[in-house]
Amino acid sequence: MSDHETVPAEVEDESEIPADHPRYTDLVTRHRIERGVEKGITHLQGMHAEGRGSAFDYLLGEETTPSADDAERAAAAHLLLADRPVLSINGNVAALVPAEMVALADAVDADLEVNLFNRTPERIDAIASHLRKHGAEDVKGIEADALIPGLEHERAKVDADGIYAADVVLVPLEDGDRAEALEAMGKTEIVIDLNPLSRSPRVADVPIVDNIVRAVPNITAHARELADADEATLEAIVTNFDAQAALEAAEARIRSGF
Ligand SMILES: Nc1ncnc2c1ncn2[C@@H]1O[C@H](COP(=O)(O)OP(=O)(O)OP(=O)(O)O)[C@@H](O)[C@H]1O
Ligand SMILES: CC(C)(COP(=O)(O)O)[C@@H](O)C(=O)O
Ligand code: BAL
Repeated sequence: MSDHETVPAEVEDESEIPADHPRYTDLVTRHRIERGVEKGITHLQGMHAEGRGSAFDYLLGEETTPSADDAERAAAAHLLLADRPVLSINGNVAALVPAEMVALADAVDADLEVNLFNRTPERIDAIASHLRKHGAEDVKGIEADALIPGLEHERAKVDADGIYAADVVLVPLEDGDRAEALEAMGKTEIVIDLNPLSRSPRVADVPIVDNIVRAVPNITAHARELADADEATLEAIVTNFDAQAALEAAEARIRSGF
């Protein structure tokens, strides 16, 4: 297994989750969030956020829809075209997909930056070391020597040579005001959020309405497939992607779930 492949279940102590359970993904997700809280990586509020997401995933049918896969492909194209791509990591993301985020950063030559709403030095350190355990070399977000304009809370704190200078930012599972502030800075924003009504996906250039445990490996798979594509091919994928249509398709899917 290369450094950056997904850590096998037994390493993440998930072997006791029945792999044939009809809601296996949801059980793994809950388990990782609980362990994240135990390790001081995930904030307790992360459990509420996970619960909100889980409800939407149920309605989506707990699978990657065709429109979400199109968004994941567009995200891969944006990240491959970027000069300074950065993947933002909060406590939920660190608990759910640490190895997968490292693999994606590898595949698109992006930086990883820890960025927290409930910021403490202890959680920043715990998340950085958790990412290194899963293969990360350089982890940004510790310096926090720049501020995103227009935000009055801790999530404004970013690295000057990280998110602040990025042209493309992957922002999973986040609050809409930070997503709005990054958009106001003119950055290309990719948001992963199971709730298409959340503010974050509605301001994103690429809204991915999917569970992050599926979305991140899917973006990586698309990036690896597009690794040798020429710029014109990548630009065509980006241009042909319709963010509004992606949101409408997700809302229609959720309505059909009732
Ligand atoms: N495993 C997951 N995969 C994808 N999205 C998730 C997952 N778990 C939670 N979410 C979503 O992440 C978001 C995190 O909540 P957060 O409070 O940061 O913003 P919000 O509730 O979307 O509100 P707003 O973005 O409008 O401020 C929720 O919308 C939730 O549906
Ligand atoms: C809990 C979280 C999803 C993440 O919080 P943090 O890890 O502190 O960035 C937060 O954005 C929220 O919805 O309340
Ligand atoms: N994520 C912190 C509060 C919110 O915007 O939902």
